Amino acid sequence: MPQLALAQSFWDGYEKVEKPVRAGVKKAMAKFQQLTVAELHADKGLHLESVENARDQRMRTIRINDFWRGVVLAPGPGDESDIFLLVNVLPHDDAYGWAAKRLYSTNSATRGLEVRNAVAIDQLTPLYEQAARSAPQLLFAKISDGALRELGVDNQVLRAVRSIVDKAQLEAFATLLPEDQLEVLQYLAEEFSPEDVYRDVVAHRRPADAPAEHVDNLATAVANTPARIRLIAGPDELQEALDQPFAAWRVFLHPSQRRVAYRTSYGGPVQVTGGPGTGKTVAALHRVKHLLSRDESSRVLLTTYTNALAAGLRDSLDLLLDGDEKLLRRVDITTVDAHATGVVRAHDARAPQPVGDREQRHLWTNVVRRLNLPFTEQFLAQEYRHVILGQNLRDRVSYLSAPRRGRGTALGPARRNLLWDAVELFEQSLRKGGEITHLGICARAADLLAEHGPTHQHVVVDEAQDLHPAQWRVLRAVVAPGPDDIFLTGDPHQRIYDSRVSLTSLGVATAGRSFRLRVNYRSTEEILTWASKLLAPVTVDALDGDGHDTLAGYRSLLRGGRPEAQGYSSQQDEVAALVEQVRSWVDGGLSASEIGVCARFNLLLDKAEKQLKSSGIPVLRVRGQARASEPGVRLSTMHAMKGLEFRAVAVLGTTAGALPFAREITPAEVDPLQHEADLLRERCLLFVACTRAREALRVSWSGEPSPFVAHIEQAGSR
Ligand SMILES: Nc1ncnc2c1ncn2[C@@H]1O[C@H](COP(=O)(O)OP(=O)(O)OP(=O)(O)O)[C@@H](O)[C@H]1O
Repeated sequence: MPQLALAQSFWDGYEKVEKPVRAGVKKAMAKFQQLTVAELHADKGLHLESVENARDQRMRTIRINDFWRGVVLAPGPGDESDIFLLVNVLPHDDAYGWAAKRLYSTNSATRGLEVRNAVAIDQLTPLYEQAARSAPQLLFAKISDGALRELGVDNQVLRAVRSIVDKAQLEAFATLLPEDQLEVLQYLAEEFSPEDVYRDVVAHRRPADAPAEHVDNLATAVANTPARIRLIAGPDELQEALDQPFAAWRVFLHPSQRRVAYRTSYGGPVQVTGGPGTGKTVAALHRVKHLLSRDESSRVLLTTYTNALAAGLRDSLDLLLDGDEKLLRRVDITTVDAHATGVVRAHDARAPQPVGDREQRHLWTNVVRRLNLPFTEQFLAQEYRHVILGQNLRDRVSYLSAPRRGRGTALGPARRNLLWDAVELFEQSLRKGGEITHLGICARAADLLAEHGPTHQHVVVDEAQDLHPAQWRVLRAVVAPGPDDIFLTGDPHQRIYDSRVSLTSLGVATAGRSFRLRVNYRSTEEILTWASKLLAPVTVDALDGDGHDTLAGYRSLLRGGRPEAQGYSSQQDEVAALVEQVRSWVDGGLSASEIGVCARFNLLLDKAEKQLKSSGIPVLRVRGQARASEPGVRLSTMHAMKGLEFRAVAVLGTTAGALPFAREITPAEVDPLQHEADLLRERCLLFVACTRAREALRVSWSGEPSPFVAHIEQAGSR
């Protein structure tokens, strides 16, 4: 029997077809596993036939039913491979048109199989060449033909490359060019050197044992392309692949994701960063799978920032591990705070109750009043969080000599003494009430873990950018330092809580084990470009606290409409326009649950909810992950949007008064550094909200727009 493989492009079509067509696909596919090659060719029902005028002589189509055909790539003449690759499912005429234009080839550098629209490239190139003659500069002028060939660029693509004047034109070519070659060009366009591109892109795809001269063999090329092609081992696997709701991320990892997730072992903590939607969570989940497979007795702690996100991770891991209870039992999935509380309670069932932010603020206000202090409650709370809990300072003497990194006002010994008096009174008040802060619980848990020893073999941390040093100390104490102890993923551009860390000083040194993901799988390039402009005016500290982070090379493979930014004269008009927008998204084929609406405050969400409901649109208020099966447009605060995604997102109320929200901003005269940090946090919050959108993004305000959006070109007023 021949081998069968399914290309990622096949799923794009398969996902969209109705059930009876799917049944037809399954039936046809099963034949590839039951019949010999000769029998396949002879089978009347399958009707395996070549495609007239095809650019690729290996193209075949098969009959699914009277209306639908599958497109299949077969080995060419002289190719001994015994494999068929299903690449698409399309209506009859489209299938022939699609197949005739496509050319599959083996990349000379990566040795992977890639596909191009050869006809469209041939048609476009002469037009672009003409325009290029009068262009002041060409995008790839500095890169020699030799360097491009080394990176796998072939003749047809090279000619096209020499006609490209700018990034916009490269993007216009994007859907036509062969995948690996396109990726190489995108990195070069971002000014990565050919050597870097070889190291970061080509070397990771090229098989270690690739012969110097490549022989065109379909089976080998397919085996070299795990990021885009799935080999099907037998009937059971075929059944499973076609029956499960298809989650591409389970199967097709980008080489950069696969590299970080499935490296056999790391010498110590590993850090994976990347912009929103680059598959960090996916990489973390695959790492958990890998770690579980390595040692049958190991336990993994998988943490994230909120309970809702933890619930989402649980569902995803269940899917990735095929519901294997034995494996799932070896993973604890929780937030750091919940885990710390569990550790403390396990030792002392009567441990104090955690208090929320509001109550803490209230306590600090009392402290200021009772001691008649020259500080605001905000200043004290920040000093306590960043300096005292941040460095785990337990007594006055340590505090008096502690560095105050990140704080923008000097405190002499007399003032520090006063401040410590305040801390003592604050902690005393908590104790009296049988209470403790969340970070206090973390500190206690870290002590207990240090005393009693590690509980897990591996810790995997998602959304690592928002963890406080006290939380890191818990994680550090959960595992013994050593190989594969900590694997963390995060994006410092999405830091929306006020945490500053130096990971190295907390015993989580990732130097030499830091990786970056750059391909966004969630949002269109248009959404990314718009959202990235929000952060353009600022620099962002690196995840480990050492230097800065950047979104260089961050890009999407998806294309779509431009985001809309729109101002209104009143909130009422803004909400009315939202209702219209939601209606038009629904009319355009989106289900209500695929739409997310968010705002900085619940008050505006209340208004939106009322208006949507009275227009007959179902609504669901979410505090995190809502089950896909629950109907209704999701309404959420910006903070609760973290980690979620929707096909369409409306961000409401981006006004000057809400973003930045004055109450959350420390006045510059109180602490200039904290002032800047607060502003950045608010900016990141808007960035997080906007990058939840997959296909459509709409940002609106009434009255004066937020300064964060005002400078972006589309901002206009009605
Ligand atoms: N290799 C892949 N193939 C297909 N889809 C993928 C792949 N990797 C990630 N995705 C999809 O891209 C989206 C974003 O992935 P994920 O949530 O892991 O990104 P993230 O980097 O953690 O995002 P954020 O930081 O914004 O929360 C998800 O819908 C995920 O299923």
